[in-house]
Amino acid sequence: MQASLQDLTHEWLRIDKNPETRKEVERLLSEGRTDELEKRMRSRIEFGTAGLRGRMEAGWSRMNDLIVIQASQGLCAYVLEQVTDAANRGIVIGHDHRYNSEKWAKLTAAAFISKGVKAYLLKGLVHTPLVPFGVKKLNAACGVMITASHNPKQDNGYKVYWENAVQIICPHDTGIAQSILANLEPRSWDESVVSSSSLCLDRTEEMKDAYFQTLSTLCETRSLNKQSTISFVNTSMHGVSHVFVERAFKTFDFAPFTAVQEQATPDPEFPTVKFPNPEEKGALDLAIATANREKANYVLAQDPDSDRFSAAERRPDGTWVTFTGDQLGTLFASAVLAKYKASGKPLNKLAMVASTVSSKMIEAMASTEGFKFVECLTGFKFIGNTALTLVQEGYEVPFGYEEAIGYMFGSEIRDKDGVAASMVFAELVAGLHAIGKSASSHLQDLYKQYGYFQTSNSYFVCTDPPTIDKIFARIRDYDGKATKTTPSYPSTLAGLSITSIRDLTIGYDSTNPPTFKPSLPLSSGHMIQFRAQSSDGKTKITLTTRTSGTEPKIKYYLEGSGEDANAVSTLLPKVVAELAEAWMQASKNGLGIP
Ligand SMILES: O=P([O-])(O)O[C@H]1O[C@H](COP(=O)(O)O)[C@@H](O)[C@H](O)[C@H]1O
Ligand SMILES: [Mg+2]
Repeated sequence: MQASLQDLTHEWLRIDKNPETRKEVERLLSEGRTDELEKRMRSRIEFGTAGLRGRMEAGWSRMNDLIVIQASQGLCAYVLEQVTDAANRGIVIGHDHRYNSEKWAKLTAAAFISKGVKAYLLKGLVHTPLVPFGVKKLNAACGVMITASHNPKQDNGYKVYWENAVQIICPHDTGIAQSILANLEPRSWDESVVSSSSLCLDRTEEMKDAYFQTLSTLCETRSLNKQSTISFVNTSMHGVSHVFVERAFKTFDFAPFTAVQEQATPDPEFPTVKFPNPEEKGALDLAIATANREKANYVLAQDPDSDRFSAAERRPDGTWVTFTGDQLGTLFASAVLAKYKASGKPLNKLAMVASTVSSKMIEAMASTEGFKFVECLTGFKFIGNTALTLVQEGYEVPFGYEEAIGYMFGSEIRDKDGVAASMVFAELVAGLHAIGKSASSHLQDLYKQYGYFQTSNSYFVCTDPPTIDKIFARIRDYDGKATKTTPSYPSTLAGLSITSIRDLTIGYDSTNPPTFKPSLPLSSGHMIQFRAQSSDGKTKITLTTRTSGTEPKIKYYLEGSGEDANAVSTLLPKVVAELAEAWMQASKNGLGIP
């Protein structure tokens, strides 16, 4: 039976000890704001693409002290039950600069300490990759990073790493969720225990030194870097990366970059950007203005917790091109491939991983060159775990990426790393310029070699889950002829015929009769991929649309390929227009368009 809103709210007030969140709930109650209470109290926040993530406010579906304490208690109990020698191996905890981040890192540590588990609490602000790095280095039982990455300033989050130093996936996410429900009564609200308990250990400086030591193994052309006259501007988007990238530049023997001063200091208000996400339109404006002033060649950017990376290049005419996540992925893949080839190792032992919503160019590269390419569901948790599986099968996996500007290098961190990506990119362009090329011109060469691929990814904002469900239900029954067992999707798109459909929500793949079962696992939200082609078969597109697991968005990922780059470029906007108006009915459904 469903609990009443009154019960859900009373239970909150029974156990919440934070005066501010209590006050919020009391106010909503006294003002009779039932709708708002329903939104906040009805469902419990769940593990999404990247752990728990949501708005910082009172409620079971939000991020607050109580949710962090309960999540930590559940995680702790689960880890003690599942992981050998967990109490002694301990947990690694890090946090970014957002409001509440430090407090929640301490509350997480307190929950583990109260059960006799060691807590390696990283001191000060750290970038997300340092947590998985620490879990591996210290052979910890698990890790937690308190961050909401690039989300708006009102949000925060809780990312969980398993003993394999990769973000949790099934069955551990559901196991932890159950364990949370079995450990709801808060044990400790006192975060000061982190300064008094002998179970709370500080190995921060040692971990940072070891991290930079590992990073330096990615450095290939130290003497060339030293002489390079290429100049960089770097922005940390008000996040934590500035000091890490500064040290990384020294590690790679590059001359210092010019920082975007207004964005270099960690600031939870993110005052100069609408969204602190280097992917968003306009996010690099200030960096490009700085680069124009400095006459710099490239702009480098990390997202606030510094696991994502973006870059822009100054064209000879002074205008700027910002690379897409897929273009950077292609550039990195080619650099990693070149290094691997130079090592003389057999190409059939090389593997790379990308999410299924990323460009298929890396797949084309793999089939031309003879290395293995594997795709997986969206989210670095899947990329990291897929890489580990491939390693067990005997492959080397020196690179993995996703279009959402996430890149993983080497074998020590099975997660994306914006600092490592910045350095591999800087070294790549230093090398290219030394032979009279640039990142853009190199990309053109790669298109000639492997085929032309162009992406056009974006999203629709929708804060009403029932509307999202309605939109996807309509796409699954586009002509009203669907039956209980057979969906009926659109058959054309922008004049192209749809050739295959893979729906990872209901588990349908048109290319796999007679079971029509997809080879990838089901996705937790909505996710449908369409492939379509022109009547002459010369231009092809792949369009995936899915619900975000971190933000209230319906995302889409569109890629066109073919010999005629112009035909591809003119086709993509038409597809986007039909997707928006006919499929999503964006105006009718009140969807926000960036
Ligand atoms: O936000 P980050 O940088 O931690 O990144 C996280 O969220 C991204 C967006 O996920 P979604 O499309 O479900 O919103 C994922 O691509 C990424 O793998 C995940 O680690
Ligand atoms: Mg991030």
